[in-house]
Amino acid sequence: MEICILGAGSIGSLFGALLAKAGNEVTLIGREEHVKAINEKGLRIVGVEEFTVYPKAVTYAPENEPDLIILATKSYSTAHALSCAKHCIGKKTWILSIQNGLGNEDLALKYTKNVLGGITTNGAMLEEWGVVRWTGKGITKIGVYPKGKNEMAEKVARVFNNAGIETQVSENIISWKWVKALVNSAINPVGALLEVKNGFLLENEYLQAILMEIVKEGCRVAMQWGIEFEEHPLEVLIDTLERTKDNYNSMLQDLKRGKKTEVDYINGKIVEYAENIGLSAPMNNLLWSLIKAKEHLTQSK
Ligand SMILES: NC(=O)C1=CN([C@@H]2O[C@H](COP(=O)(O)OP(=O)(O)OC[C@H]3O[C@@H](n4cnc5c(N)ncnc54)[C@H](OP(=O)(O)O)[C@@H]3O)[C@@H](O)[C@H]2O)C=CC1
Ligand SMILES: CC(C)(CO)C(=O)C(=O)O
Repeated sequence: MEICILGAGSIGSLFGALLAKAGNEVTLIGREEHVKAINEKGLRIVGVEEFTVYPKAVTYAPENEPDLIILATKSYSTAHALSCAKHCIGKKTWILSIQNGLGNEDLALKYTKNVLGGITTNGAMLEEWGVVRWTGKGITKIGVYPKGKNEMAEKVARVFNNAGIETQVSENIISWKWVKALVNSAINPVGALLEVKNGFLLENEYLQAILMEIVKEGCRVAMQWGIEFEEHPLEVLIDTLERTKDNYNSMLQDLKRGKKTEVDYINGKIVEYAENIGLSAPMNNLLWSLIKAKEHLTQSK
């Protein structure tokens, strides 16, 4: 399959490397230093598996129209990345988001009706330019966005599974996007504000209770939007905390590096969805404001 990774950072490079190793024609679209390192020495994966591949790497979307574009930027970069790549979204091209947060697939729908949604529990970290650490093996779920099934979703899942990316097809991918966002809406801002590992949020009775209330608030909004969960978000919350107890969450890591966070696309989107139907989401609103303030603090240092 001809595949472009739009936003080849941590997770995008991992997917790109595994897909290239399995014989797919992969083009990574990323930043200059990473692209330069890949073109000089190849893309090295370390951690769960260790190997080097030599995919095409560029800083701008090429002219040809691939079968699949995997969106792997942070959510705040999606709109700009898509507008830069619009010339390569052809009639046969499908766009798949593997990002966290809500709204990325809706941005892709502005360019084509061929959109797949996705979530992944794989973990990846850019260790140095050209080198990505696969920090934890996880599961990927994909499906026609917002709902439904078709041959392309099945085909992409086959290609992913053949590449060692364990993938399941869901006919209700929008509900999984919400589940991941609800779990992130609790763990990420609370962990980032307190600067603690995920495990601490599980062990501390006060914090675990707060996290559950945050998830419940988001659930009420999702249900008003007709989202039907296949697994209860509270069960996914506890399971995620247990599985990732040694992690510092990505929002905390972004703040530590003085970077922008994805809070607008997690807590911010939940507030937006609530307000659009005359509800309020005060806990999400408070967390959103606190993280925006913390972003301001860390970026002005
Ligand atoms: N890393 C992980 O383990 C997981 C991440 N996710 C989700 O996946 C998404 C990506 O995360 P992650 O890989 O960690 O993020 P990264 O910041 O590591 O990777 C994104 C990369 O895309 C680059 N980029 C942004 N815009 C463009 C553009 N127009 N053209 C080319 N490159 C561009 C960024 O550069 P720059 O920084 O300069 O903008 C960055 O290098 C997020 O939504 C995250 O929440 C989901 C599951 C696991
Ligand atoms: C699952 C979790 C909370 C793991 O830390 C995550 O997705 C993140 O850090 O963004």
